[in-house]
Amino acid sequence: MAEDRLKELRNELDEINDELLALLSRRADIVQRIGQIKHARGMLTFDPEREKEQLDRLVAQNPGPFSDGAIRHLFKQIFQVSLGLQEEQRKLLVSRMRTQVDTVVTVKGVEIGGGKPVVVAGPCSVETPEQMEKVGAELQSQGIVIMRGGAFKPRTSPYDFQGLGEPGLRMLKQIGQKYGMAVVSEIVSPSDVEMAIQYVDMIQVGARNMQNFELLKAVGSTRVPVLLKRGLSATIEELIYAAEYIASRGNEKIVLCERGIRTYEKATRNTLDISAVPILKQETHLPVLVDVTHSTGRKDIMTPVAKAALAVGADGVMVEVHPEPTVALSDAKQQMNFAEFEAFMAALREGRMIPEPETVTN
Ligand SMILES: O=C(O)C(=O)C[C@]1(C(=O)O)C=C[C@@H](O)C=C1
Repeated sequence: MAEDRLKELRNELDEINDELLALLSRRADIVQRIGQIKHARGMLTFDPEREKEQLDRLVAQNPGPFSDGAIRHLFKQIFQVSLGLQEEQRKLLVSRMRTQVDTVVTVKGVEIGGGKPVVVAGPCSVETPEQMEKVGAELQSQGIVIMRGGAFKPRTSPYDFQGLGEPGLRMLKQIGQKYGMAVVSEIVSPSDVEMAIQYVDMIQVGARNMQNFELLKAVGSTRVPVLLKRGLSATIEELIYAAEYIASRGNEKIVLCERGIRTYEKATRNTLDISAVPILKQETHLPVLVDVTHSTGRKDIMTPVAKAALAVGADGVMVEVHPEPTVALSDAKQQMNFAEFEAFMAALREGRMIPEPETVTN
């Protein structure tokens, strides 16, 4: 007898569950419709006042036996998953859902993402006019059209070389102009952005600053191309949201850069997340570069790693080159010397991974 009663009650619960499920689905449908209106009006989805209003109303008519606290808890869970639904509906500006057309970012006449892979090369840091002169001539001889060079260096130790700052950017620009190359350099502070764009053709937001949201907003407010590096411990989703910060300020000239992430592996400086390249290409319409220097930290595997990056669809690779790496003020171990760089370029050209040299039009 008791067994039958238990069965009956359970059947009753099943029916109620079915009804609750149907009601929750109906509710979710309405939540999505509200979401669409909010997105169209540029409103925030989270509305704490509206949530409070609903909770107060529910608690006021709570017949028990659930406590008011339990009712609040249950409904807060419903609000939270409802918000999740609304967020899923949001089509990010950088999302592939927005367009099937690949974004091509033009940096002083050089296209990134247009189907011709680029090699962005240059020293870790801008050090002296002599060093930059040598680098400029070497890069030009190798057909490089975008040169990198750091003037603001976010270093692990405050006692390490911090970069030359504005004079370094000036030097970079002069050499870029002399050798017909576009130049890219990292900026670390929002207050330096205005100054920097007088010198650089592309601003780099470095790995350590990928979630420096004020910096992202500042570069997003310019119309200068941005090279956005993935943070050391950032997920792909976080990188995409960082790009969205820039795009949401009106600057969609964004190039993403996979530069390796922190894992337990010690054989390389970072672990190159090669799968991030096709995922980013699939999830966003932005071009993607791979920094083979920082991801590996090893010159002996840079060529195969660069080939792998290009093979999985990267729009180019970044490498560090220095006339005399052993005396470089930063990253002495991982920068290539000229002979190594020439061998690297020859290997990529032989494998038809990059096009034959072209010079930039000033
Ligand atoms: O009423 C709204 O504005 C909604 O978006 C719906 C809803 C809800 O699920 O009740 C969802 C998220 C908001 O934080 C507030 C309420």
